[in-house]
Amino acid sequence: MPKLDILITRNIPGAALKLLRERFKVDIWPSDEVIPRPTLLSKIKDKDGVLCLLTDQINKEVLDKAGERLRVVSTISVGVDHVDTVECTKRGIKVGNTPDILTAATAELTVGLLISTSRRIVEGTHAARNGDWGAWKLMWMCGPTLDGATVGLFGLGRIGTAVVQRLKAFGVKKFLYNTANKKNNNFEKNLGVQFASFHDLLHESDFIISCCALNKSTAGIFNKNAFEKMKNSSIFINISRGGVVNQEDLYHALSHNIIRGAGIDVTTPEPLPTDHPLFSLKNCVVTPHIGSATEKTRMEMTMLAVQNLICGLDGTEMPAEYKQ
Ligand SMILES: O=CC(=O)O
Repeated sequence: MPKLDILITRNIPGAALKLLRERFKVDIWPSDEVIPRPTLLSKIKDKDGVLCLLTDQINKEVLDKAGERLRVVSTISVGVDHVDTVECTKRGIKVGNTPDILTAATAELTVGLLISTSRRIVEGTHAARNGDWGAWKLMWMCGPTLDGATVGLFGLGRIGTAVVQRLKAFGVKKFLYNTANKKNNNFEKNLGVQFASFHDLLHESDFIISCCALNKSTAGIFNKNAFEKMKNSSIFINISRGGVVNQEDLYHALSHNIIRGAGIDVTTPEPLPTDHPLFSLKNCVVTPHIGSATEKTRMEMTMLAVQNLICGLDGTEMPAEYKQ
């Protein structure tokens, strides 16, 4: 039987590529940079499957170009906001993603952002390097503490849950949560978190963490209105998608002491241009979308996406099929 045709939109580790080459006729964009859109649109034609990244918009245009043979879209990411999953379902195309295996790494980075923002680690490092580190001063470089604080989670899925589990060791007094699915009694019982309306979550939390999926109801939800409801002393963390935040409003809130600080791993666009105003702020820590960036996690994500593609094309159960 002739081998099925697949497209890989980026360089992937050798072991993963070998597995795919054994089974499929592989067309790969052999680069660590994003595949140019025209190249994606021409290479996808007549492919049976595609292994892609979160930087590739797999929308109707791509699906149309692919034609009727396309049966599996496997993304090396947990987020699927770059894939038109509704259109895929309509066309009988299976979508695979990489949940669970990146939960610990992303929760770890979230804790890192909470601490580096509240304890001003980046600002302090710059001050030390720049010669602004004078004699030990009582109130210099102080910040808020998680100990005794109220932490609010917007989105309480796998990653939010793992963040709560880790933060318990820091003496957090109260965890509030708000999710698109509203109140979930199991969370409350098993995790020790309390449901709060979005308003109350913003109003009562000392630390607010966005760990929701990006969709129609969350796009731009952290805007002027939301920041104005937060405490002036609050710290905002975003590890979900840049699209949940209105960045101009965030800049305004940070530069006018409406909130105290922010730690963001995701922005719009990515990369965030180096002359973006957010980079000029001492109270904003920006990391370059590295939530899942441990070697182990990225390797496991690749392997899971490879297995999703193989099983999807074999017609067997995908280890992680994304279901609407
Ligand atoms: O943001 C990272 C992912 O969706 O895996």
